[in-house]
Amino acid sequence: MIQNTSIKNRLFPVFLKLEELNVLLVGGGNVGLEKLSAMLNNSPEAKVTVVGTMIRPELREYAQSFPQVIIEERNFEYNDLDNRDLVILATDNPELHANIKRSTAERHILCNVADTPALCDFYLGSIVQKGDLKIGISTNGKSPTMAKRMREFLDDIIPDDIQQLLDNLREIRKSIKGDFQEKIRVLNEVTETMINKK
Ligand SMILES: C[C@@]1(CC(=O)O)C2=NC(=C\c3[nH]c(c(CCC(=O)O)c3CC(=O)O)Cc3[nH]c(c(CC(=O)O)c3CCC(=O)O)/C=C3\N/C(=C\2)[C@@H](CCC(=O)O)[C@]3(C)CC(=O)O)/[C@H]1CCC(=O)O
Ligand SMILES: NC(=O)c1ccc[n+]([C@@H]2O[C@H](COP(=O)([O-])OP(=O)(O)OC[C@H]3O[C@@H](n4cnc5c(N)ncnc54)[C@H](O)[C@@H]3O)[C@@H](O)[C@H]2O)c1
Repeated sequence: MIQNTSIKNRLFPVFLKLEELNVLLVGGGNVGLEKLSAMLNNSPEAKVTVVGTMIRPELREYAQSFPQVIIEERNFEYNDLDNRDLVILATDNPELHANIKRSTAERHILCNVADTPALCDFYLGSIVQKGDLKIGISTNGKSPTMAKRMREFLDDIIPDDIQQLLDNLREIRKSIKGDFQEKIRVLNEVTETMINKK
């Protein structure tokens, strides 16, 4: 059996197709805008409804480029949770967050409470994007600032023309004749020199 007792960061990373999901963001302030842009920078067609007693003009302006985003300037209501797949809470009311979290848990809706690890079912990560290549970074919640710095570091060292390489590999992959094992052998061979062996 695989020994995994030494695994420190036990979060399981996935890459979601947000445009296939129905997302609710509660809170239309600075943190709300941060979480909204985190989603839309990655998934510009994400179906997000923002509910906030007050919606900051900056958020409204930003959302204008994303016609599928719905903004409702009013108090949160529990039926806002109907038919949601994901919920992100970003208000300035911790008590409201705790209450909504209880409700999402009962309804099996995944919930992120911005900046409150104890209430989160999942964390947002720092994201490096170069064409089709996307790298998600987690510090296990230890230091979002370190995650941001890692993103900047990786963004710097990964060449901008990495997309060309991915496109070429895709072509090679399509052109290889033979069974699956043969495909793996050829693809490993052509990519071997990418890694500087120690
Ligand atoms: C990655 C990123 C994604 C995103 O949000 O898009 C993200 N936070 C980002 C930035 C950031 N957030 C904060 C600062 C101020 C400096 C600082 O406190 O360090 C900065 C830095 C900055 O803005 O420069 C404040 C903060 N954040 C959390 C706490 C509570 C705590 O730590 O206990 C507090 C203290 C609040 C307070 O003081 O009251 C918690 C979480 N923040 C997470 C994600 C999750 C863990 C990710 C991981 O594993 O690292 C987690 C657990 C839950 C979640 O929110 O999903 C994004 C970087 C995007 C980028 O630029 O690449
Ligand atoms: N701004 C930051 O970078 C930062 C950093 C660390 C911690 N925080 C904390 O995070 C929280 C949010 O910060 P912010 O700057 O986004 O605040 P903000 O005042 O800009 O936004 C809070 C939002 O929550 C909404 N809201 C409150 N009650 C609501 C309800 N019942 N229904 C619907 N919406 C409701 C408000 O209308 C507003 O849109 C604060 O508690 C703040 O102390 C913020």
